[in-house]
Amino acid sequence: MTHIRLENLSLSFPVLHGASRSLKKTLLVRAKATVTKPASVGGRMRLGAAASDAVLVQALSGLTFQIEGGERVGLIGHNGAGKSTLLRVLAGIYETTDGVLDIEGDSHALIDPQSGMNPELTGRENLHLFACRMGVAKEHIAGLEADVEAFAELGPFFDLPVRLYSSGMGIRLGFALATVPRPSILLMDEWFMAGDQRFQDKAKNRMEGMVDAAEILVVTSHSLPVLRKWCTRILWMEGGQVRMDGPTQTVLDAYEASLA
Ligand SMILES: Nc1ncnc2c1ncn2[C@@H]1O[C@H](COP(=O)(O)OP(=O)(O)OP(=O)(O)O)[C@@H](O)[C@H]1O
Repeated sequence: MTHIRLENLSLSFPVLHGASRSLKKTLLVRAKATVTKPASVGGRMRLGAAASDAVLVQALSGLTFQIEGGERVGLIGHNGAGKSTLLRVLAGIYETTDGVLDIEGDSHALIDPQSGMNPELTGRENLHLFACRMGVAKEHIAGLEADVEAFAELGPFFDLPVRLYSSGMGIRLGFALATVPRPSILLMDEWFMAGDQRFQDKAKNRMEGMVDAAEILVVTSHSLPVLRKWCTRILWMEGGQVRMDGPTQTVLDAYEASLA
């Protein structure tokens, strides 16, 4: 049975900037309480064990929840609340050392529209690269090529190197390719809302086909209308933890009230 299960899952990033020593000093001269106090954004910082004195960004903290097949889950929260980090953990991009992550089903992440693309290759060549990576059978490649070329509507740019594309063109091609697979678990960042209005309308139709085919959807977005339309359940995140978890309407109403 397709599912996602997290138990007491945490993830922190050590601050490894070149100026970390001076940042550390700056933080250490302040009271410890100041470091751990919630900031005006959703992220949280803390000091590590006394022996190391490292400064850590606590991106996720003690997450425990389960998502079953059939659920459409939206992640919402302030900037830095941990939504994208959680999505990346679920996608296997970040490994966690604390807690349990149990995923049953094949997952596909729509996180970076340009991921896996070689900017030196043309759109068409990137498509062939993608087909090769996804193991698309030879007899299906021509159909895939026609589909992506028609959807992306890049005209002659389809045969130019991707590095010459505008950001919108890159999104069109990235979106067209990324929406080819039909995974049972679909993990999606809000970038799919980018692009001009006409493209967004087209993208919605294509995305709907992909979402309908998925057994589980996890999407992060700041757009309440998008979450209301697509999700059955919302996880409201704050400081790397779940502040509220429940039916879309209940959680989004509470979230909106908190913003008022
Ligand atoms: N690669 C990284 N290295 C260090 N810290 C990171 C990294 N990625 C995220 N963080 C930190 O982890 C916390 C959670 O960030 P994340 O990007 O998950 O938030 P978010 O809820 O997706 O925010 P937004 O709505 O702004 O996209 C933040 O405090 C951020 O500074």
